[in-house]
Amino acid sequence: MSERRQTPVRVALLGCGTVGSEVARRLLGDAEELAARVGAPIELTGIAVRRPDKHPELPKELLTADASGLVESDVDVVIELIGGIEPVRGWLLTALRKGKSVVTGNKALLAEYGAELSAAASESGADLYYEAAVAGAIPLLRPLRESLAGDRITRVMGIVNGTTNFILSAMDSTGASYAETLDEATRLGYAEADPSADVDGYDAASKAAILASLAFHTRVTASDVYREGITGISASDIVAAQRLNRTVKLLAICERVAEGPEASESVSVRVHPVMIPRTHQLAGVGGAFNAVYVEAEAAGELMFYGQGAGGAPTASAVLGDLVAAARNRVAGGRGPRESMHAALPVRPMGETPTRYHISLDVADKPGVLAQIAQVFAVHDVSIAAVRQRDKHSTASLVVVTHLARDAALEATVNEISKLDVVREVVSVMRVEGEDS
Ligand SMILES: NC(=O)c1ccc[n+]([C@@H]2O[C@H](COP(=O)([O-])OP(=O)(O)OC[C@H]3O[C@@H](n4cnc5c(N)ncnc54)[C@H](O)[C@@H]3O)[C@@H](O)[C@H]2O)c1
Ligand SMILES: N[C@@H](CCO)C(=O)O
Ligand code: NA
Repeated sequence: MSERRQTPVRVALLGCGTVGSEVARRLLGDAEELAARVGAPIELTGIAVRRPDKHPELPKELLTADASGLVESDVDVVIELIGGIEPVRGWLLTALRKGKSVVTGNKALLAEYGAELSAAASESGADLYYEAAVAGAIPLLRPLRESLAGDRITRVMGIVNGTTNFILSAMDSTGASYAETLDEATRLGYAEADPSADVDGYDAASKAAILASLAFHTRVTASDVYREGITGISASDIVAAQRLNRTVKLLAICERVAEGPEASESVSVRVHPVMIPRTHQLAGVGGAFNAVYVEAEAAGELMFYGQGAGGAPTASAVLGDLVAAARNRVAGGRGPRESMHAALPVRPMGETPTRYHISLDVADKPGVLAQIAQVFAVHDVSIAAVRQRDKHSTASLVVVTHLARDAALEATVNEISKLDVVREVVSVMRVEGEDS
């Protein structure tokens, strides 16, 4: 029989919505098994909810509307699944300063106040775990923070928002509008309380900030991340991608960039829609699934794939963190600290090298291509491929560029859109991956 200490690890749960209710269910239902894994009983001492009378499924004596009081009570670990910045930030700082470990899935808070929370944890010796905050159930932050701590990560790129991936997958396969599928994503528990966080890219940008911070040992906050959401994606963008045997995904891209005369290193962290070849491994990631590529100098390419949203999958990550924090309590130690020593500068989006796909309807007459090519040349943007298809009196022209400064590409598109011979700019989007 394994040895088990009798003093329980006391746990408070804040929030009992999509994720919190799954965590409560598992804590109450699997208590024996969790205790065996931790080496001590896990005692859920209270659950803070907005309206205790609305939770007949939970033991009445555990419910409270006083989250602050629960944080101040005699607990070892606080699990926070409410979301948002205030008042949660204050509660978690209080908990950490008093030496209580914190487990949270709150990416919005971490992407803005990660440094403050981490410092509070370090000072008191408490743990701060947040695997659920990025890519739900997928173990990703622990691999970045621990398994790859001896390697040099060069790039992290992937699909980190289930709601938008669910919407884009449906737009691609059925031609549905994003409004139609957003309701379904909300019903399934993927969407944030305010779905603008998903469709405008804020959620993915918070996750990108967290990923870049851990990957590059550099504190990156949400405001450092260039962000575009999916509300501007039209049916013509989807069709333009399909014509090139590509599909549209909202990607978070975090990479080291060394360019310029001194080749000094910086990091580029961004979230925006991207056209990728349908043969690309990320193209096959559908629904609320997430997938993240990590490229490291010695390890090479790694891919992490799985359920990135939803109550039960996210609860898996939360409980994994709880077991880690509780084991540390039992052993009298603490988990690994974050290392943010590299402090690399964050490169502005305009200076980041990207590639564009531009689809235009142009007049079908001599000299048009030359005029358009001239605008690219003026902005020092090199063209990788041009495809033309005739339609009655106009021609459909598709241009894919080589890598260029994003600002130069944007200026090129602005100038081209003003040419008399350009009837319509049908679609403009960044591209990743090589066509096979
Ligand atoms: N749903 C997911 O798939 C998912 C995945 C990963 C991370 N997360 C993160 O987990 C957190 C919770 O997400 P969710 O989807 O469960 O949200 P949710 O909106 O379903 O649940 C939040 C709950 O907190 C409650 N609450 C609000 N203020 C409170 C207060 N003062 N005291 C007590 N309870 C209060 C709300 O009533 C609600 O029930 C968020 O930070 C979210 O970003 C969610
Ligand atoms: N709203 C988020 C939840 C998971 O973090 C998503 O759709 O991915
Ligand atoms: Na995760």
